[in-house]
Amino acid sequence: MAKNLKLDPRQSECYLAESTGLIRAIRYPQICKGKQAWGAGVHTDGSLLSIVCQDQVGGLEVYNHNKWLPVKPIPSTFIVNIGDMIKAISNDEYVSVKHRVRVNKQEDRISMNYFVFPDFDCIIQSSKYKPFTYKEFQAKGQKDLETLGFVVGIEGFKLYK
Ligand SMILES: O=C(O)CCC(=O)C(=O)O
Ligand SMILES: [Fe+2]
Repeated sequence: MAKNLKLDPRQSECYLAESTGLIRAIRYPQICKGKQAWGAGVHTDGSLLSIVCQDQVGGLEVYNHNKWLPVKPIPSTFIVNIGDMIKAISNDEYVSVKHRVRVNKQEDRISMNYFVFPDFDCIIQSSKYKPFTYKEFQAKGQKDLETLGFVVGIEGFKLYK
């Protein structure tokens, strides 16, 4: 990906930090029949990339060509989702994937998620977005949540709308 985007080694090192990575294990408890709930509502990840390892239960759905597609669990297989940071770095060439998680009615679901971020102080340069650091992006998301009740995300940094 870095090669495709013609990033120089210094840029890729700062964009693809190892020190800021985060692993999150999530358990989605089953819900009773007749009840409707989402394990995770529609969102894109603020990461560079997110690597998902899901169990056999399933429930993850991605939005593609105006349709929600279930991501079928395949044993020993990871799912790599493109995050908002790659979208910005690639000047929208790569698009962060909208996804959500449906809750299962028969059993709990467990997923392990590894989020890759840029260095928090690394300046993201893009022709489509104003320069920002991941630290600023994260702070803006937090502020959006407190003031608006939802996260605007990368579109809030867009240069021309
Ligand atoms: O549990 C999953 O499959 C995905 C979780 C997710 O989208 C997230 O934590 O951002
Ligand atoms: Fe996600």
